[in-house]
Amino acid sequence: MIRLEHVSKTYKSSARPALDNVDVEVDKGEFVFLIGPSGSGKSTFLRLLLREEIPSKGRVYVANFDVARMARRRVPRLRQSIGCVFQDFRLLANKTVAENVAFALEVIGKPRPTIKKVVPEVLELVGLDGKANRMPNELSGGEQQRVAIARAFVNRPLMLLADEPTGNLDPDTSQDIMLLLERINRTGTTVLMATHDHSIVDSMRRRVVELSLGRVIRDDARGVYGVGR
Ligand SMILES: Nc1ncnc2c1ncn2[C@@H]1O[C@H](COP(=O)(O)OP(=O)(O)OP(=O)(O)O)[C@@H](O)[C@H]1O
Repeated sequence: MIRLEHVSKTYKSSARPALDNVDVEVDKGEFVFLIGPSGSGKSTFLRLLLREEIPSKGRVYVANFDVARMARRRVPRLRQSIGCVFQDFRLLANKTVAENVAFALEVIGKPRPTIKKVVPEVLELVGLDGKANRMPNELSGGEQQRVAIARAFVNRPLMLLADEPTGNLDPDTSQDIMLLLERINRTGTTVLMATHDHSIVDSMRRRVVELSLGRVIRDDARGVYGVGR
C-alpha cells in the first residue's frame, strides 16, 4: 500500500535532510503510528505520500502509483485515494456539517443522488447523525474532528493519513476519536497517524515507526511510545 525505498528529502533552505535514507513498507489494512520529536520528519513523510513534496533521492509508492515520477495530471487520482485529517480540523466555516462532507464529493464530480445518499450514512458512521445542519462553530472540538474524519472517509479512500488528529483535544475526546479511527481501520482502510500523544500510542499497541533527525530508528509491530525512556 505504501513503500518508501531509500528516501531522502533535503529542503532547499536547509543543510540537514528532513528524511535520511528511509525505508518503510506499510501493508493494506495496517494501522501505523509515526512518532518522533518535533522536526524529526513526520510531516515531510506524509507530504511525500501526497506528492506535496518530491524526494531528493529514492522512490515512493502509494497503492499503484510511483508517486515521485507520475505525471502531474494523475496527481488528483492519487489524492482521491488518500483521506487526510489534521490537528486543526480545516472545516469550511460557512458550510454546515453535511455541506462540508458533501463538498468533498462535489469537487470530484460525484452525482447529486449519490451525495444525498452517502453523506447521511457517513455522518451516522462517525456518530454525528442529528448534527447535519449545524455550523462548525456550533460543535465541540471532538465533533469538528468527526466531521473532518467523515469528510476524509466519505469517498472510501484506500488510506487515511492523520497528522496529530488529537493534538487539540482533551484525553477523553482523543480516546473517542481513536475508537473512530480504529473503526475506519476495521473497514480495511490503511491508517497512518503522526502523533506526539504518548498515552494513545501506549494504549493502542499498534505498529510504531519512530523517526529521529529524519531516520527511522525503530519499527515495532506492537509498540509503545517510549522504550527505555
Ligand atoms: N518547507 C520546508 N522548507 C525547509 N525546511 C523544512 C520545510 N518543512 C520542513 N522543514 C524542515 O525539515 C525538518 C523536518 O520537518 P517536519 O515538519 O517534517 O518534522 P515533524 O516531525 O513533522 O515536526 P512536527 O512534529 O513539529 O510537525 C525540520 O528540520 C524542518 O525545519
